[in-house]
Amino acid sequence: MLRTMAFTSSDVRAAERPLLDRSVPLMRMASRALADVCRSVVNARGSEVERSSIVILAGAGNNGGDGLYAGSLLARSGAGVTVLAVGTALHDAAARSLMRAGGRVLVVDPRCRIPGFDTGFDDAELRLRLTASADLLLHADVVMDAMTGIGSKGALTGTASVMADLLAEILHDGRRCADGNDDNDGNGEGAHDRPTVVAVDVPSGLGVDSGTVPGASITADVTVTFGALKPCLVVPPVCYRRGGLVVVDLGLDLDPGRAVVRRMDASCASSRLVVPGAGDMKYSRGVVGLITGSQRYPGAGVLSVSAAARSGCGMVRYLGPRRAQDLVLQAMPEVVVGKGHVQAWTVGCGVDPDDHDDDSPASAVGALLRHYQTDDGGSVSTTGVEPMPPVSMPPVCVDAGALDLLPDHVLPQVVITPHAGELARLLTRMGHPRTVDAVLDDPWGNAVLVHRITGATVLLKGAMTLVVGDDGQGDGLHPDGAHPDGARTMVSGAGPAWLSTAGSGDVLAGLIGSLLAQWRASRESADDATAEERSSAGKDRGCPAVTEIAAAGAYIHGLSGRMASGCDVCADAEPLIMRVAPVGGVTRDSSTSSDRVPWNRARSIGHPIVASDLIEQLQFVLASLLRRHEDDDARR
Ligand SMILES: NC(=O)C1=CN([C@@H]2O[C@H](COP(=O)(O)OP(=O)(O)OC[C@H]3O[C@@H](n4cnc5c(N)ncnc54)[C@H](O)[C@@H]3O)[C@@H](O)[C@H]2O)[C@@H](O)CC1
Ligand SMILES: Nc1ncnc2c1ncn2[C@@H]1O[C@H](COP(=O)(O)OP(=O)(O)O)[C@@H](O)[C@H]1O
Ligand SMILES: [K+]
Repeated sequence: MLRTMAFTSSDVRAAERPLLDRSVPLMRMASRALADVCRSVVNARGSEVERSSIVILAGAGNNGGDGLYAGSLLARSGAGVTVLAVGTALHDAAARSLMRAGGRVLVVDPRCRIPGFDTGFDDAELRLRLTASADLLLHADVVMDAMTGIGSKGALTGTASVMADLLAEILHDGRRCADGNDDNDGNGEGAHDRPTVVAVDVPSGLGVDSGTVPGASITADVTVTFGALKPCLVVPPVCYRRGGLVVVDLGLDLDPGRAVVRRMDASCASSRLVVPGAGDMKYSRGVVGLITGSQRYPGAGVLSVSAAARSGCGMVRYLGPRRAQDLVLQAMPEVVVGKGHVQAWTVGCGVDPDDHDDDSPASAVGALLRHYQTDDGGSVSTTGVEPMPPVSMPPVCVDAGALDLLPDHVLPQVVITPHAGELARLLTRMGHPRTVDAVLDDPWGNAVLVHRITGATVLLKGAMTLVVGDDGQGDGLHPDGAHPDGARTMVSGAGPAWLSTAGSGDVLAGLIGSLLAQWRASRESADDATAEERSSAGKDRGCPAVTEIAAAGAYIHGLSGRMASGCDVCADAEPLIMRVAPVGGVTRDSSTSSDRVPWNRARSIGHPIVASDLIEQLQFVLASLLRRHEDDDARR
């Protein structure tokens, strides 16, 4: 759970409460783990703690307290520790502990009130202190960001905001003077000419529960978070600013059912793969139908079909236009051209939505999607098409050109796969005007909005791909509480930036259609209850499985990109789990080898790929995930 599930600040606070009531020293525990990370970071920079310089940006709250106690431990280990007090006070006991250990304090906020310190200084003195701060930051080995944590309110203000800007400038210039190149990974050659930034709990100045960046904020190389992941650490754009992740297990009792976001990982993706048995035949393994490609873009047909065929289904049916059919058959002679029963669809890749000819792919897609149209209450609309029981409609992955043909409200087994530009266009068409930048500023909020107004499962593509779907529980999971229907959010950031290449989205859409078909087929054969019975029991109203399968598709796609490009720099890497007891040492999860810890991670930049390369890798990625089934069998 600590590796994958993110909880809102209020849930984390509520879970801390019973421990604090029992006087469990959470802050001291958190700071021990934090100090341990800082020591490792110093060592990874090729230095020793005794010779290191640690600068702590400390706010007035408990986040500052964590930093000060960690600073106290580091000072006791011989590090030179300086605290820049950026708030109106310092955590009293922690500040005293730091000073007893030999740490120094420089007050940078004139409003700061700390007994024994000169405050209320004038602007000239403030400028001097800011210059001194800049010098300290520039020459530090580690800058610990302990300004604000889960108590953060909006964009940073006052001295905290000035410090965030100052640090950003120093990091930028430090990189430039290091080797003349931008080096953003915090570990590569030349990166050590600038400090390593370790964020305490969350990088300061960010929307903790929304993942947005309201203003001045910190970008970290490593974030050490306490008790549990917070939404901002896994949701874009903030997740691109938190660096490597460490989760410190404080023994909080959190209910997994209240997690607002879940990271897709190998174990979850593997659990969504279907292994055929002796009794299976091609139809029971899942048939996926594709209406993709066009006279103009036949390649999108080839890519989506090839990806679907390579992703484990029993059969692929292709219903694209003539020119694309020939190319599809050339690439994949296994494909069956023409209509027939399917357990899932993929539609829209390379389809021109403005091609209104009767036999155009757009007309076929439009007609198909009308079967999924519902009123807001979830009943299938009967206007113009034969009604079908909602539950018997096969899932459909709606990509690219088909997004323009999406009805206003649809069943939850409709998975739409827009990138930010397509999501902005969809929202604008639906009466919620958005620019692409507005979507990129708040991808999660906008994906939730589209899910809420359309009912569709929304997969928003990006370096960190978000999937928002109906969880069928009615829990209202997004922190703004704006969607009473209940939504489940999953994220996958397994792929490198090389993945953003023409046709990559077509591969993803074909892959998701194939996974959906396999799930649907396995369910049809496995369940003894009839579809109608399940529907009336309400179990199928939400489609948690559809959300997970779509996210598994994004994960498999990402891993294929990683294997094809040889690049392992991606938006999301497995967090390191640290355990810390009320008394005693800090232990690291033994399953994380020392070369995989966030500050040691070897980075391979890899090389460019084309979308077809992803298709070749699919079988190897699936093989590695399926091996987990064998391991599970062996354990049983
Ligand atoms: N509650 C607990 O038991 C534990 C809390 N811990 C730490 O406590 C933190 C939460 O502490 P707090 O509730 O005191 O809150 P924070 O320390 O996160 O933030 C409150 C402080 O930040 C200032 N602040 C808030 N928004 C600001 C803004 N936009 N610009 C400038 N200053 C701003 C406030 O004036 C206040 O001084 C966690 O993030 C974690 O680091 C850990 O020690 C683990 C245990
Ligand atoms: N910076 C990035 N890092 C990792 N993956 C990315 C990045 N940018 C885009 N992607 C992924 O690349 C794919 C691009 O898909 P899409 O935009 O639909 O391309 P196309 O329309 O050309 O097929 C998506 O899966 C997306 O998540
Ligand atoms: K912080």
